[in-house]
Amino acid sequence: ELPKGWEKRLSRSTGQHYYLNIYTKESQWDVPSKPAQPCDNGDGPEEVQCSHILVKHAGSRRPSSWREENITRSKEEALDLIKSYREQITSGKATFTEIASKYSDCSSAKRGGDLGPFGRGAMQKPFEQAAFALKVGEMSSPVHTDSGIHIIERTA
Ligand SMILES: N=C(N)NCCC[C@H](NC(=O)[C@@H]1CCC/C1=C/[C@H](COP(=O)(O)O)NC=O)C(N)=O
Repeated sequence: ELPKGWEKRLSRSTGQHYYLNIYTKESQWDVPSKPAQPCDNGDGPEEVQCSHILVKHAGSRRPSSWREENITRSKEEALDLIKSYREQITSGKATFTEIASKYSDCSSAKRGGDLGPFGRGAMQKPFEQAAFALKVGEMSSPVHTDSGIHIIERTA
């Protein structure tokens, strides 16, 4: 019994059996072990553009920023802060750009948190995973990286 999406075919030239992915029309000699993916190029966008709000803490890889020479807040305090920023944005009290410009511990604060477009491999993994899972216009929950705690908004 073949995994879903594959068909067994006979090669006339070699008399060997091969396997056809009925979605992508790709063929292979070895017996498929997992179901064929309907659209193999459907693994998400090549690049995304995001803005972020970063709140650093004493455990950050670089506990310093344009806002604060020496950042000493605890991780818990940073999480409370980032949650309050997220709440201000979702309740409409402030915009993402306003909060990022005023409070983000990343130099991108000067650009309203905009990091520009980036592909996979540019950012720390937890940030990348969260960013690539967002739809355009969507805002993430708090994301932890070695830099600190982030809220990410995908803008393109
Ligand atoms: N390609 C673009 N636009 N710039 C290069 C980004 C390099 C990348 N940076 C990050 O992953 C952190 C987390 C997400 C954003 C980010 C920004 C950091 C956070 O501040 P820091 O911990 O460095 O003091 N500031 C700048 O790099 C990395 N691989 O270290």
